[in-house]
Amino acid sequence: MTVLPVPAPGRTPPRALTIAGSDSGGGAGIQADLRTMAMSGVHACVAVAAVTMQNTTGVTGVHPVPPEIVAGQIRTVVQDIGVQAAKTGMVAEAPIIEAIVETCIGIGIGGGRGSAESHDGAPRCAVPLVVDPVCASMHGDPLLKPHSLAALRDLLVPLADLVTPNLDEVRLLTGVDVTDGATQRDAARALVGLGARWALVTGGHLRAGADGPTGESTDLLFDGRDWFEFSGPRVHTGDDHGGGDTLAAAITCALATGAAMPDAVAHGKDWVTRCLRWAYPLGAGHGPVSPLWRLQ
Ligand SMILES: Nc1ncnc2c1ncn2[C@@H]1O[C@H](COP(=O)(O)OP(=O)(O)O)[C@@H](O)[C@H]1O
Ligand SMILES: Cc1ncc(COP(=O)(O)O)c(N)n1
Repeated sequence: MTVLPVPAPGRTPPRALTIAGSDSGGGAGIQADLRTMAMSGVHACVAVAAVTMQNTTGVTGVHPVPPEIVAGQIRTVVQDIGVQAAKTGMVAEAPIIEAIVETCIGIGIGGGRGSAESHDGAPRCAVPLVVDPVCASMHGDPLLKPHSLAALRDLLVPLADLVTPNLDEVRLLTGVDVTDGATQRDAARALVGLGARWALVTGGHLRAGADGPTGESTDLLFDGRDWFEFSGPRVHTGDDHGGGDTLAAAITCALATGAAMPDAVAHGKDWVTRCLRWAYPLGAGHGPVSPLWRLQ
């Protein structure tokens, strides 16, 4: 499933919703999600949770959107357009997280470990929710207010059908410092323990040498029972802005087409590896990963 099927002319494509922050530099956040969703043949709906003043060197300002406006965006598009999958990225602060969670529960998005079965044992048909628990930019600038981590961990992660933290986010959410394959497993167990249905612990930032001799970057997927590993060649680039968003967005697209979680993650891993190879320099800082390879 390297690429998803392109919808026939005039046919309505699968729809996905991104609930995230705007990156004025166009590298990460909603802009990265929209690029990947469009290049995947998926119609993207948007709930803007925050506006950032950001370029390739860092974030100089954050303006959270009022929680009722975030909730209103979600409700408005779901009621009319309907979505087959959703993701969250930067959600800025606890009141926004609370509004997102309340709204998603009300309209059947997500479900976490509670989504496998309904109370009578029948499979549930909630819209799958991918939670990318964004806490800071790659430059170290905060994107989540410090006292809001508990809301992210205790309210949003338990609603996630998949949570996709990088290693810094894993440390903040679980206290596990991932340095090798064993601690990557500890982290995945801890994330599932928080209530996420599936946890993907990305290995992109594992220290050199911890990847083994092949120089691969390996992500680990766990659902509390089965383990799946996804490896891709390590790409040597400093232009990796938006990598986490792009991975989560590509997985969301695959879920919107009805893929099972392990297949959706395999697709996302392959997609982001290609986007890393096509990353380009921009500005004075870190350029973005790029799905423009899809235009070849
Ligand atoms: N240099 C790299 N080469 C290959 N894959 C990478 C590299 N850096 C990150 N990745 C992969 O990209 C995806 C996103 O990485 P992650 O560290 O979660 O990004 P972010 O820090 O933007 O959240 C993961 O699948 C990870 O394994
Ligand atoms: C609005 C927004 N959302 C997410 C990120 C994380 O992306 P990165 O880790 O590449 O900085 C970001 N910088 N800005």
